[in-house]
Amino acid sequence: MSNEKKQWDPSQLRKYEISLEQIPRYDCSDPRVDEIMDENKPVIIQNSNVVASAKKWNLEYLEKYMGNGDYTVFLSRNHKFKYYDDKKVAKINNGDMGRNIEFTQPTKKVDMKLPEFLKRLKDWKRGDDRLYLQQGLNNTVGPEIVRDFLNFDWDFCNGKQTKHNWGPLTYNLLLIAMEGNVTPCHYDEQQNLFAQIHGYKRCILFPPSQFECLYPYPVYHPHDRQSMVDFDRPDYSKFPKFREAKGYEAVIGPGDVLYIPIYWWHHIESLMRGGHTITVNFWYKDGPSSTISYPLKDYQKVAIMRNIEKMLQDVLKDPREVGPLLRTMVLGRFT
Ligand SMILES: CC1(C)c2ccccc2-c2ccc(C[C@@H](CC(=O)O)C(=O)C(=O)O)cc21
Ligand SMILES: [Zn+2]
Repeated sequence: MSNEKKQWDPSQLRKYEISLEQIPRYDCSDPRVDEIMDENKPVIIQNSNVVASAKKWNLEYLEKYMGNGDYTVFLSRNHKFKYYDDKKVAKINNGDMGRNIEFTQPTKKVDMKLPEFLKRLKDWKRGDDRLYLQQGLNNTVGPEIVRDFLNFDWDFCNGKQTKHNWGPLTYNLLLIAMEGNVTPCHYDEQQNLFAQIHGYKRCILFPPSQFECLYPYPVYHPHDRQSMVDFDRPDYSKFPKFREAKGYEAVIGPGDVLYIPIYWWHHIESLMRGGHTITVNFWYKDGPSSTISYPLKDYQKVAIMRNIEKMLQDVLKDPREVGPLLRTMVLGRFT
């Protein structure tokens, strides 16, 4: 860092036994940004105005203008906020797949007014549930917030969408996390412009080709798309290839936009002792792949594996039969 005040300290990062390289950072006007995005690789885009209109979003402003609607807040007994798919939980509970999977939800989803969320954030003490507000930006927020949202630099985002042949924007999530919150390693099936507004987040990313090192849950599981490896205490006997995982990391701050390419794994943590963080993400569907070119890309192989798992689950019904059939099919035959 140059002589400007260091905004964060390495002691605020959680310690993992993972080999990590730095994610490159370039100014938004630098042509290398689009070159890297064209390769479906992550890059930090600096000094853009994507969310400049939200620079004034401090907690007081949000409390004043976010209206008195209900917001979606996740509660967790520990620092990890593991995503789960409600629909798949329902399938398990109504016995769609036999009664042989029990699933304990790692977080609780509650509706909360913003003032209550902010009060619990301020009064939080060790032992309390941690909170993570995650709310789609839509018209339930107050008119000032809608105005700030409309004043995002949409030309920049639409420019990226067009240049990189993405599909439609599906979602903007407003995220307000407590310091120290962790979203464990997972991948999404969307392109993501991850715009940091307040506070610092450490992001660890892995390419889709590291599928073998990150051991995703089965597709039918509520934790579909999440890694089964607990980064805090990796079980190397169950997940031996995790030792070989090679990741990319960066700490992003206000004004930084991180491009998280579709199917790339990402673990995201709000720095410890860094105060709350505010992020808005922009999720885009992937574009229509014009022509299939060979050899296939690593993320296309992930999509193929997902389809095979879904098809097997549909025909076998009992998820306990999927593994044995796949082992029977490959072990000793495709050496
Ligand atoms: C953890 C949480 C609140 C959650 C709980 C239950 C269901 C869904 C989700 C969900 C989805 C997205 C994020 C934002 C981000 C991670 C981060 O910034 O923490 C990320 O992964 C992305 O932008 O793709 C965070 C969450
Ligand atoms: Zn994600």
